[in-house]
Amino acid sequence: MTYSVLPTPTAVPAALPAAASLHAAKLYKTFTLHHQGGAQIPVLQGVSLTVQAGECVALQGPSGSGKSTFMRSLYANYRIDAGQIWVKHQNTWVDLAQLPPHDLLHVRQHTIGYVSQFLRVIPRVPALEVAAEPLLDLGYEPELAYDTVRNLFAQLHLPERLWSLSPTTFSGGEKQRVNIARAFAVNYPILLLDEPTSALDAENREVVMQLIEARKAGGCTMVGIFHDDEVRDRVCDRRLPF
Ligand SMILES: Nc1ncnc2c1ncn2[C@@H]1O[C@H](COP(=O)(O)OP(=O)(O)OP(=O)(O)O)[C@@H](O)[C@H]1O
Repeated sequence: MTYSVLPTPTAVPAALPAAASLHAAKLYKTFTLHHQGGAQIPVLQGVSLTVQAGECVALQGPSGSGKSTFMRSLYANYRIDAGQIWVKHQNTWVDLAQLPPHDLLHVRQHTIGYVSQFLRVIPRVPALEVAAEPLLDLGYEPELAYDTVRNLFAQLHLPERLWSLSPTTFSGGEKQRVNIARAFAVNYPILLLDEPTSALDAENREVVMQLIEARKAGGCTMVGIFHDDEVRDRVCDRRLPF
């Protein structure tokens, strides 16, 4: 692709491990509460992280310490005040903090997946469509896209009678499984996981751990927030303290 803003050669991170695919450099983020007297909440103060292909890093720290803010910043959902978010996108390092919206969309479509805790439900759109959308957007043949999603739904024990229904009325765990299928349907080189098993029973938690392990074995780079100690201990290689 052609980038509207090319990273300047001097800005590309030097001396990163060859297998690195994500490098957050000194991220700063302060929230300003404009409707509450302009109160300032400094959350990220120079947080850095380098993650290599096949590695999973857990963000760990007490409630309110900034884990979600960091994750959302990595996905460029939040605009950071300072720092760089380097991502290896189709063999080129790009800084998400600098990318124009159109290029950011391209990176999200091809390179970074995000499993949020909550599914953004669109009324009247069936679960199968919701989960197949990222593959269809990438130009996959519909039958291949739907088959991939059906396989994931079956693996995640999502009852077949729900596949053609809108997830609006689904339970928390059912919605979470649609979300997981949506993210795991695409073979993203980088996956961000925000409490991917929070609403799941033991059987489906096991399935998700296996999906994560398989992706890691395939070289996927992962960063996650896991409140479940068992999941974190099993799938994560190291922790970034908050
Ligand atoms: N959009 C926002 N506007 C203002 N303040 C925010 C916003 N998002 C988060 N904060 C504040 O930033 C701080 C960090 O929040 P964050 O959600 O990143 O923490 P966390 O470590 O993920 O917490 P938890 O484990 O409870 O989910 C909190 O004090 C929170 O009130």
